[in-house]
Amino acid sequence: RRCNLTACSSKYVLSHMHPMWQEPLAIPGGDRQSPIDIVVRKSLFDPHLKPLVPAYDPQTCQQIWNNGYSFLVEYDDTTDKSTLKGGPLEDQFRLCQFHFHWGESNAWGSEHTVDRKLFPAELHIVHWNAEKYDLFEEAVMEENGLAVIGVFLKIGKRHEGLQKLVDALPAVRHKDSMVDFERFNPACLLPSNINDYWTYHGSLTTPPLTEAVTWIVMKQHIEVSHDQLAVFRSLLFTSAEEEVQKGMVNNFRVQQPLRGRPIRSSFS
Ligand SMILES: NS(=O)(=O)c1cccc(F)c1F
Ligand SMILES: [Zn+2]
Repeated sequence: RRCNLTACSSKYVLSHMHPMWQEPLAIPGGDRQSPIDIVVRKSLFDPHLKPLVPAYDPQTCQQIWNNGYSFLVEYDDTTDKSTLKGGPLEDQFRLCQFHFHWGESNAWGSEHTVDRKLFPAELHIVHWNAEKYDLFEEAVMEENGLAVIGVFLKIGKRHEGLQKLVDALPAVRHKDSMVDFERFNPACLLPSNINDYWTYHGSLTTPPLTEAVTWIVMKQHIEVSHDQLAVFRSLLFTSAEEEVQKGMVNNFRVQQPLRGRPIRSSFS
C-alpha cells in the first residue's frame, strides 16, 4: 500500500535534504525529545486540565529577526506584561518569542503530526517559567522551564493578522538580519478554540534540544494563504556575505521516539 505523503514517507524526503544542523549522537537524557507524532487514540483525556490563559500585551513586541533556523518575533520579557498560565501549567510563564517551521512544499513542514498527518507549517509560541527562574537562558536548562504552544497551519484563506508579519519578512531575508517590529499580538495567531489541546513533556526541537518544554499542541489549526506561506520560503538560511544562498525551507526536526510518555488531551 503506497502510503500517501505522511510522516512515514517524509523520511525519504529527509534523506536527500541538507539538515540545518547535525543531529547530535547523544542527547542529554534523550528520552523526552520533540517533535513527536500525536497518536490520538493513545492520548488520555485529563479532566483536571484547565483552560489556557494567554494574556499578551502587544506593546511588549520588540523586533523580528532571522536566526538562520527560522524567523523569530521577540518580546520584552523583563516584566509580567505578556504571560501564559492555566492549562497544564502550575506556574506563570512569560512570552519571549514566536517562530514557525515549514516545508518547501505544502505537503509537509510541521514538526508534530496528528495520526501521521503532516501540515504545511507549525507555529511555536515560546514562554519561560518566570516564577521559578530569572532568565530564559536559565529556564531553558530546566525540565519545568518552558511552555510552547504549537499551532498547525493549513493552506486556505488569507490570514489578515499574519499579513503585517509577512510584509516585514523581506527586511529579514538573510541570516542575522533584524528589524524593529511593534504592536503585534500573537493571540491573533491562535485558533478560535484554544480549549482543545494535547499536552506532553518534551524538548526544544532546535539546539540545545534540552528537555525543558511542556508542549501544548492545539487541536484546531489556523488557515493562511498559499501566497503568505510562499513568502516564508523566500527567506534564506544564509547571511548576506555567503556566496551560496540557501532557501529557508524544511526547517523542521525529524520526529523522535515517544519512549512511553503519556500524551494528555484537554477534550474527550
Ligand atoms: N522549536 S522550539 O519551539 O522547540 C524552540 C526553538 C528555539 C528556542 C526555544 F526556546 C524553543 F522552544
Ligand atoms: Zn519551533
